[in-house]
Amino acid sequence: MDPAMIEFQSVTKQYEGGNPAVDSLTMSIDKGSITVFVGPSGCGKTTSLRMINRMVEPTSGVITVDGRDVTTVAAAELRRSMGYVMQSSGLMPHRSVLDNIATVPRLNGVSKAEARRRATELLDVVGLASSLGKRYPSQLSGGQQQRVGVARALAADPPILLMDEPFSAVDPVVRDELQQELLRLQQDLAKTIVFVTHDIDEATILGDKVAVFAVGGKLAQYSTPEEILRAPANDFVASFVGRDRGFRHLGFTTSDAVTIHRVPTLIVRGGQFDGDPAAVTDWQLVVDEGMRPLGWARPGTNTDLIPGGSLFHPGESLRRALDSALSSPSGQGVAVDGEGRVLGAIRAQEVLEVIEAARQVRQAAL
Ligand SMILES: Nc1ncnc2c1ncn2[C@@H]1O[C@H](COP(=O)(O)OP(=O)(O)OP(=O)(O)O)[C@@H](O)[C@H]1O
Repeated sequence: MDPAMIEFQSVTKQYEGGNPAVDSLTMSIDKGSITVFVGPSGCGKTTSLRMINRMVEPTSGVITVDGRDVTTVAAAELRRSMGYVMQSSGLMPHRSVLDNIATVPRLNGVSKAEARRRATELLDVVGLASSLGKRYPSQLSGGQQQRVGVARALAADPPILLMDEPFSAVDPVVRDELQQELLRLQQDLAKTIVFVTHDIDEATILGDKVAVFAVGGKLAQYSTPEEILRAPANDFVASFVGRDRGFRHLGFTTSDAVTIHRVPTLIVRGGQFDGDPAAVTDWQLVVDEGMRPLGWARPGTNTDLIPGGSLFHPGESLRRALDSALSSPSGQGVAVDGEGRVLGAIRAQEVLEVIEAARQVRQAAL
């Protein structure tokens, strides 16, 4: 286990005239991990996050970062040493995207040219075209703005990233993309990330560990997402985790036992089908010349391309496998390799059989 990066020791925060927003919080956050604070509105998640970089000062208790009591570090210095991403990207409207990303390196004394060069690299890291660097924030979509927010937080290469509901203002599709992107980035960067959300689904997708807060600023459970879904510590956690928890648990079950079958394909070359789609008697996967999926052709019909469902990458969870199969018009999920080339198809019925087998193994173990 990695050593603790951030520790809360009996930390309480009481705003003037109110009940405790955070009540005797004791927890330690592992280095290089994603820890998610989740809970209903007003339960102290943001307050807890902001006490890490001293945007909020605790009423009592101690917070250490890398073994140092945060109160011994000047607040401005501490804030600059941690990336911070919030819900509204918080970008400065009158500065270009590149200059927004370069803000903290510039404050740290990095030359303008060097800071911009690094900012351009970071656009690529967060999946944005470098041509967007010259734009102003209002000329970007919500999802793009959040990506810029992440790039800006990464600009000074801080070991810690604090993220306060960074993806909650974007639509579900973009949100899913941003979550996957964050997980991909984290594989390379291995930052210590503290992430606030009120969405248990997001928490279980992203968190190595999840801290469930209850109203009154009390920590109700702190564990792996799998454990929280499988064994909620009390009624509050069980009701917060909700009725879909059996389904969410599939997100932690391996899909290795799901067979990938050969799938009939129709190749499109130069805008033309290679073969006669009307002559086929089974669903055909339409692919480009590089064997990347384009959609499905229904048996016995002409060339209408029916959009496919979500793609499945071997090694992903049963939840992803099931989604891929169920979201596909043919009932077959398309499995692709790292370059997006078709490996074959997985069948909904077989994924369900694997789910049932895994359920029986779990039941037998109880
Ligand atoms: N600056 C403040 N002054 C007074 N009370 C505050 C202040 N900030 C937060 N609170 C109160 O502290 C409690 C915890 O707020 P906090 O924002 O930390 O919760 P949260 O779990 O992040 O909520 P949300 O999901 O709605 O953002 C709430 O009751 C809130 O009203």
